[in-house]
Amino acid sequence: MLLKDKKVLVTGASTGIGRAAAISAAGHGADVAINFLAGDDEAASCVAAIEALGRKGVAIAGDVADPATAGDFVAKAVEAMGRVDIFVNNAGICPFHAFLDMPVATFERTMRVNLHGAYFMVQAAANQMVRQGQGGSIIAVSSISALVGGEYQTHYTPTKAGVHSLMQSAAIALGKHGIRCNSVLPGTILTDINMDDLADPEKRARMATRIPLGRLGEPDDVAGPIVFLASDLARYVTGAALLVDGGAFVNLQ
Ligand SMILES: NC(=O)C1=CN([C@@H]2O[C@H](COP(=O)(O)OP(=O)(O)OC[C@H]3O[C@@H](n4cnc5c(N)ncnc54)[C@H](O)[C@@H]3O)[C@@H](O)[C@H]2O)C=CC1
Ligand SMILES: C[C@H](O)[C@@H]1OC(=O)[C@H](O)[C@@H]1O
Repeated sequence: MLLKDKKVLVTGASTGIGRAAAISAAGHGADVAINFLAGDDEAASCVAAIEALGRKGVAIAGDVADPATAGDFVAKAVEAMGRVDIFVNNAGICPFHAFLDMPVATFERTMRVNLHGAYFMVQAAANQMVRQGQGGSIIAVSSISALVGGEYQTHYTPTKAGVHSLMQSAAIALGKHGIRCNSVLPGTILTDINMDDLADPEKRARMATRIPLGRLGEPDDVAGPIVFLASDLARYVTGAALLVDGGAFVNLQ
């Protein structure tokens, strides 16, 4: 039980990595509030999975691209659970598109969800933790894409580099309050976000051959490192970035 009685918030947690992190946190003894954009059934089933583990779960709808959602999510989570100990910024989109004709709307939406959303969510959670005066842990789901490029991800990779950088600066700004800030950098994890991109079995197999551990990732592969960074096992870790990629990044040749 690494997170016994902790109060955990996760954005974009009705599916994929966020969902796995929320349920894994509950498995480690935490109560969990999830933010979700759409899909009431998926959010309800995530809450049901949390409650099946004997913990409190609450789902709060909201678009992270709207800065007002951040204060609303934190306030409603505090209303339901009393406080915030751990905040996981996970919500994100990756609408694959070529660079030369990138629609302005696609670029702007990706920035607003992935980077602006992270900024205001982390700020709202940090303000709550500072008010509580007992420190806390913030984890952002960045990406291996913070470090390397993607032909159809020219709008996306800068947001992931931005989130990684946000955790570094926030670690400095919040260290005096006992709040740790770290990021996880997943490689390719099979979720809804890349279902279409990886629909081609040849592309999937090609991606897998580049990974020393021999397979693409699953959401639970990322949940463990998130729980670790959230827990007191990582009490002296802040400003760090943890690659969770099966070794893909270091595999040059
Ligand atoms: N799947 C992968 O290979 C990788 C994913 N990531 C990151 O992991 C995070 C989670 O993505 P996945 O679990 O893979 O995909 P996913 O599509 O299952 O999860 C993304 C979640 O964010 C939610 N979301 C999207 N826009 C939102 C908004 N405006 N407000 C609130 N929620 C919103 C979606 O509804 C969804 O539940 C993303 O930030 C993504 O960039 C990072 C590296 C690799
Ligand atoms: C969505 C992509 O498959 C995924 O997103 C990332 O951040 C990874 O680098 C992969 O490109």
